[in-house]
Amino acid sequence: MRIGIIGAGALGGTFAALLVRAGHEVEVTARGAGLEAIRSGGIRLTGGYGETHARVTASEVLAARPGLVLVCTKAQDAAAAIEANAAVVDGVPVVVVQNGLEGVATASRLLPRSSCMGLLSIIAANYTEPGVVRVTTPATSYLGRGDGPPDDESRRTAAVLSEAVPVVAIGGFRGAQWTKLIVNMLNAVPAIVGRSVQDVVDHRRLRRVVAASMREAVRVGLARGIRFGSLQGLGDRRLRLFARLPLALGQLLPWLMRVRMGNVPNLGSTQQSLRRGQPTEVDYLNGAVVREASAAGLEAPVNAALTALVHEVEASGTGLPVERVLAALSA
Ligand SMILES: NC(=O)C1=CN([C@@H]2O[C@H](COP(=O)(O)OP(=O)(O)OC[C@H]3O[C@@H](n4cnc5c(N)ncnc54)[C@H](OP(=O)(O)O)[C@@H]3O)[C@@H](O)[C@H]2O)C=CC1
Ligand SMILES: CC(C)(CO)C(=O)C(=O)O
Repeated sequence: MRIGIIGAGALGGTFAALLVRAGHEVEVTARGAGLEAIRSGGIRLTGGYGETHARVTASEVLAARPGLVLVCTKAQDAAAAIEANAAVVDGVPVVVVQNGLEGVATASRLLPRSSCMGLLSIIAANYTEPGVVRVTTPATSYLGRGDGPPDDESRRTAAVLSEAVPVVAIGGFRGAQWTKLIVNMLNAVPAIVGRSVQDVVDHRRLRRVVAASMREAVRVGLARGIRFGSLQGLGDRRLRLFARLPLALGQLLPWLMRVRMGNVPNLGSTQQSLRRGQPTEVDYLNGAVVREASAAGLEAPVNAALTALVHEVEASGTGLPVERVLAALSA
């Protein structure tokens, strides 16, 4: 199949390379140094899915109408990237590969003739230099939309993508987006202190901060009436139990996620943006928890503080000392 990938960074590059390896015809969009590197040297993928070097057509906007589109930008770039490609893409089925809660709604609004789905990925991919991606944790991805059971198009699309990388179609996608939001509470602290996710979770006091942000996010989700979807064995029952546990026990949750991630250091997607001097997605992750809390008439002080600290690092370009984070969170 001809597949268009908008945003060939960490996950876009991973999907592009693996789809080419599976025999699909792939065109990607990129810009600046990334575009130059992919045009001249293709995409080099290393790590959890083996080594592969994919030659793909690359330009700033898709030139040919594909049979399927993956939108793989960060959340804050999605609207502009979709708009730039709308003339070619509107009417084509779209899969938005994105963290946060808004990806599918944004694509559906901007591409009224397309059938839009979302994909939640637990793959950890590090975009180490233009055109080069290293997968530090391979994992299943979950595809769907809305609240109901998986529809036929989601199943067909998951089957196509599974030729390259494991993807399952799931029901209750909106609840699963919330579960992924809880997993993404792993992103902020590593980004603030400039360490890997594994290092942060191994640090007793930082792990407590991560656990506190997760517990706060779960409580906000429950206040919003969310039924958490199941991802990698983490679902509604376990998260409800976690929301009631004291933090001393709740620290088990980030610890279990860290064990699943393995030992190859993963920076997380938020820190990767910072290292490239780019704005982060934090307003769509911890910031989303703060907005959802406010909609429920609550406050989310842990997530508000982490959002502010990530913005501080964005502005200064320098990570903060661990003590500063602990002081800001009174941890
Ligand atoms: N990386 C990971 O391990 C994981 C990421 N995710 C999620 O997947 C999504 C993608 O993340 P990730 O792959 O890390 O992001 P990256 O920042 O690595 O890649 C996004 C790419 O999109 C490009 N881009 C941005 N705007 C445009 C535009 N207008 N036109 C063309 N290209 C554009 C960027 O180019 P440029 O560099 O020039 O800005 C970049 O190459 C995010 O929502 C993230 O949270 C989910 C699970 C794991
Ligand atoms: C799963 C995880 C934490 C992988 O790094 C991720 O979603 C991200 O980095 O944004």
